[in-house]
Amino acid sequence: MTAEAGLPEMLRDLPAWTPDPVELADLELLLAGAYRPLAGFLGSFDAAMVIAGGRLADGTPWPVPVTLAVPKEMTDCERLVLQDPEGVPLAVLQVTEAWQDPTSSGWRLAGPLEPLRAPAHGPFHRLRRRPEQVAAELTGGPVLAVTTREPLHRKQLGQLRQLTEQLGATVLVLPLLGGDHDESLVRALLAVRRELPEGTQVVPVPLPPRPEAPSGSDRDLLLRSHVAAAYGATHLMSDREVEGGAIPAVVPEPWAYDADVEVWRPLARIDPEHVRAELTQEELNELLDKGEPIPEWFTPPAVAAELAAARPPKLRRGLTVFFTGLSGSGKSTVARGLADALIERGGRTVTLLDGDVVRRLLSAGLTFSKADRDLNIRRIGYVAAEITRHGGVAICAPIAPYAATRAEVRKMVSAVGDFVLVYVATPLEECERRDRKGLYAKARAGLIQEFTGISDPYEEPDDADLVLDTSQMTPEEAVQRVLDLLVAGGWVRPE
Ligand SMILES: Nc1ncnc2c1ncn2[C@@H]1O[C@H](COP(=O)(O)OS(=O)(=O)O)[C@@H](OP(=O)(O)O)[C@H]1O
Ligand SMILES: Nc1ncnc2c1ncn2[C@@H]1O[C@H](COP(=O)(O)OP(=O)(O)O)[C@@H](O)[C@H]1O
Repeated sequence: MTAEAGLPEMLRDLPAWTPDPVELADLELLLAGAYRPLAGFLGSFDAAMVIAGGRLADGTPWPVPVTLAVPKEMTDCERLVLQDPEGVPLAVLQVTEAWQDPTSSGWRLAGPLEPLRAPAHGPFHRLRRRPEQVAAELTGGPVLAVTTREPLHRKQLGQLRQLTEQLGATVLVLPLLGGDHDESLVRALLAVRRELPEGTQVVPVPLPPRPEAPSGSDRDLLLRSHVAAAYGATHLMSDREVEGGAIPAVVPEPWAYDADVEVWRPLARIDPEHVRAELTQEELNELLDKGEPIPEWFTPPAVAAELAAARPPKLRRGLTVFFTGLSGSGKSTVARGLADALIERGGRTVTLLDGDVVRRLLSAGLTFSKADRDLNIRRIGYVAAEITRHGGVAICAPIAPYAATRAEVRKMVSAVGDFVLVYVATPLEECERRDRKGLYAKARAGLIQEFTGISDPYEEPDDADLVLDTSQMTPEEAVQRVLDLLVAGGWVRPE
């Protein structure tokens, strides 16, 4: 890796590109040698062979297509700087092939990589050690790797202790980063270190879930096996065996909670009458949503605390209520009424991001073109997601005419809290009859271009959590409907 000093001048003239989060994670693992024998992004032939048969063109087993998507304009460059989202150059791609993905028709660039800088890491950067460093410290006996996107509860901890004893192994815990609660996951795993054999190491690895290898699929397990091997593991703990891994998978015997003696132990040693069923994910979520304690028999208190922090009770969880609808449909009126009602009830911080107000400040200068409307909604979504992340209530009331952009906001917010979409479905005729600001009259007269509903599209939502036609109710009734939904969903206490 070159020094952290300035970059070679020649790089200034090269085009630069910021890969998406999964590609950036791939880039980091490629540069770190964790994807050995891969040294760069795959070309069309290798990718096709991997997808078809799980092998590179030369026959080496490799589970997932590690490819780099770029816009078509970049396909004629010979060298490309790959940078992080802040624009810091990380590597130069020596392009050996530009190819078009046969399924998506999207363009890909292939080739080896020249490292420039190690990626900057935020929280827990001290733990993010390079594979060869970790492997060098582990030389000696067997090393059992646990790769996980979830905390380890008492059952897995017991199984892990049993396997370690059987193998005489040390333990390498690899939290797989790239989910919504990375830091919480690492904290939960660090918290159980003292329940694991001495010398257990925790090394976070950027391995986000990928669509072509969903969590728990064969390809996902094989990729985990390759990566764990690169970090020095000799065995991989897994819930099933799969052919072709870089290291053998070890499957623990089934464990359960023995309610008689109040311990977790191998199922075979428990009287069937005393087996207590494990908490399902749904049961766990229900307890967390209600703010009820997670029982100690299930998981250590430190893990329970992390689970609760990652999924706070609904009464305290961040929430975005997003109103969408035509101009004059009643969004601002209902949004304002809702904000007032929530503030009157107390216990919540409320921010109202009204369409008109946003356009005077956050989105000042934007027009009503599709590109500017999308940017406006993304800005609102970004602010709403931050409010939600901090446990507040964001109430947004823009027209938001495009379904794809609304879906983006839903996704962004849902990663950090909850999202409710309210479609204010007042018919155009009624909005036009109200014409509070006289804009419809101007739009009909051709004085305003691109006016939603008249000369610009509005895509009706098919994913609304509530639909309100305000021509059929008073503003008070409309607000009450939204409040009822929030009470039914558990976000607001019934009065
Ligand atoms: N061409 C055109 N089309 C639609 N609306 C227009 C237009 N020009 C100005 N206005 C006024 O701007 C308000 C809509 O802004 P938004 O930010 O909510 O629109 S968008 O979500 O970006 O599409 C909207 O306010 P509301 O009536 O509160 O919806 C209008 O008053
Ligand atoms: N049930 C209702 N809910 C909301 N607004 C209503 C209702 N009935 C009549 N209105 C009137 O319709 C107009 C809606 O305007 P506004 O809330 O600014 O809409 P938007 O923000 O969607 O442009 C207001 O004048 C409001 O008084």
